[in-house]
Amino acid sequence: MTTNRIGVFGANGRMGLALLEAATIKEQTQLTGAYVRSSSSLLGINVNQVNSAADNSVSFSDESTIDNVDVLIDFTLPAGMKNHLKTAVAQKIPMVIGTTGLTNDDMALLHDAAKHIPIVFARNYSVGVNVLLNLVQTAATKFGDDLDIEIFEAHHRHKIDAPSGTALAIGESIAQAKGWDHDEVAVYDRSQVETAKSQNEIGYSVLRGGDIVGEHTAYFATMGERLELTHKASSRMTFALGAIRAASWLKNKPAGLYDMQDVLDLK
Ligand SMILES: NC(=O)C1=CN([C@@H]2O[C@H](COP(=O)(O)OP(=O)(O)OC[C@H]3O[C@@H](n4cnc5c(N)ncnc54)[C@H](OP(=O)(O)O)[C@@H]3O)[C@@H](O)[C@H]2O)C=CC1
Ligand SMILES: O=C(O)C1=N[C@H](C(=O)O)C[C@H](O)C1
Repeated sequence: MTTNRIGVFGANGRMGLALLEAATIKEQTQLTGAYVRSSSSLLGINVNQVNSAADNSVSFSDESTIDNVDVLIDFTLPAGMKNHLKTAVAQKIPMVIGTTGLTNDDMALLHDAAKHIPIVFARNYSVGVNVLLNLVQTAATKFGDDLDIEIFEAHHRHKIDAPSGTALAIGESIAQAKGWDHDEVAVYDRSQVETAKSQNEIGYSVLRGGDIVGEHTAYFATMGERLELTHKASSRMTFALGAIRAASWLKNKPAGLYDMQDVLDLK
């Protein structure tokens, strides 16, 4: 197996810094690019000075100077991801994307780009959440129709998008199993509603605080019993190592849009 050379966008972000470390420690993987914005004060600084576990032969560089990279990884914001996607397509470099908060239009861009390069897009790169996406389908279809389905998620105080990408992925997985259109059954706010809920809905609730890495619970509540399926991430390295695993899996794949369940053979 040849070494997979990894370039990381948003290399100074919370996930970016974890990815620099994950690409350094994972076997058969080499960190070759750590990209920050052209305005960043980190340009030219060794990555090791910011994360002591990252490869000390690599310095932060401008995101327009990509060289010696087999797979690019993006955990940034939607605006950054869209620019980075254009770069990857222009240079024909496969891409692993973890950025959340994408709109339907952003998703259409991903589908278009995937006609030209292989892309893994996942809203959560942990093994546990990807197993959970299957478990919720079983739960959603075994209780009958008298069932209330709610999803709760909790994240750190800095998180911008809500509900989290993972919560939405869980909801979409449930909707698929029930044969529902997710956009029609998703309920994000009950504060203005003065009627009781119906059984054909998926309710979302959100907590933001402190340093919570990421917690998700799917509730399946009926008369007399309730099933709660919970996943708790305790380290960003879980996501970063998952993304590096996806990058290794992706290296010689044909153009197309894949997800972490493809990588983990969970479909
Ligand atoms: N799929 C998964 O498993 C996971 C996904 N995520 C997602 O990853 C994303 C990043 O999370 P996190 O690391 O906590 O966020 P941070 O805010 O810590 O980092 C964001 C990074 O993106 C960069 N960035 C933002 N906008 C742009 C832009 N327009 N162009 C170029 N770079 C840009 C920032 O650069 P600068 O500092 O210069 O602003 C920064 O380096 C979020 O969408 C989050 O939901 C997070 C964890 C796991
Ligand atoms: O922003 C985060 O931190 C996370 N974002 C992802 C999401 O939106 O689901 C994944 C993980 O929960 C951490």
